Amino acid sequence: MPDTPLLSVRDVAKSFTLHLRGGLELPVVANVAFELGAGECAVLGGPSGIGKSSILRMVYGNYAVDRGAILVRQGGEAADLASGDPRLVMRLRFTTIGYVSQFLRAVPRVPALDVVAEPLLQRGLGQDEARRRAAALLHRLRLPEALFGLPPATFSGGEKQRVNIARGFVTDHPILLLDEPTASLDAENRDTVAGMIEEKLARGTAILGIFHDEVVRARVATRIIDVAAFSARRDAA
Ligand SMILES: Nc1ncnc2c1ncn2[C@@H]1O[C@H](COP(=O)(O)OP(=O)(O)OP(=O)(O)O)[C@@H](O)[C@H]1O
Repeated sequence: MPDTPLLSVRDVAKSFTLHLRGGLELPVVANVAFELGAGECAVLGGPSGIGKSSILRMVYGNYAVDRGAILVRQGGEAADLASGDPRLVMRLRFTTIGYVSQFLRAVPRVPALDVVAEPLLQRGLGQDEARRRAAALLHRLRLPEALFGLPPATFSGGEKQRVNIARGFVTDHPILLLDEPTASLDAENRDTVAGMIEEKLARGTAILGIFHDEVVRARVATRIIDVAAFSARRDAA
């Protein structure tokens, strides 16, 4: 276990309330506990529907937790993202936790280059330098230059995903969450993304991810977290 974890998930539980089914409670995970340190890539493993995406979404603050703590190291202090304070969640997303979702939520009419450059502009970088870095990443991911000036709405699934990856990788968040980033990519681009992940790890980024692609997983994972061990349904059965 790392000495000074960047992320510490403690005794987290989550169930969903199905309002359309008379408020039925659907337990998903309980007693979720793990730590993540600099330069580690922990991969959430286990069968479909076991709760991998739910854990990733709780760590990003998209899903509320029923119980437990999600401690995120910020400077010398640990902030509890599970406290439910939306301002804290927004601050941690700005400074500390990046996230690459499975699908790009493209803002209409914003060209691909600016979708990628935007997080750098928000952090005070000048427009020329932000666009230069965005273009370098898009070139590396083999997005045709003719697409840089177009909004990604009409792009193919793999093109959208490459814009999404570039946007998530262009900043230097200490913690990076990856939800199947290579799912819609061809072998060459999967290889490129695996290389980008390895570079982040070498620079000390802590990565928590879901990778169904076994080649990529075997290459980047430093540890597998078996989510079946946290299944609340097994306990309920
Ligand atoms: N917003 C939600 N409302 C109700 N149930 C949900 C919600 N999100 C997830 N679930 C349920 O929680 C369980 C875990 O789902 P989750 O997506 O976390 O699994 P997963 O391990 O990531 O699966 P997969 O590998 O198929 O993506 C599933 O039974 C799912 O139906």
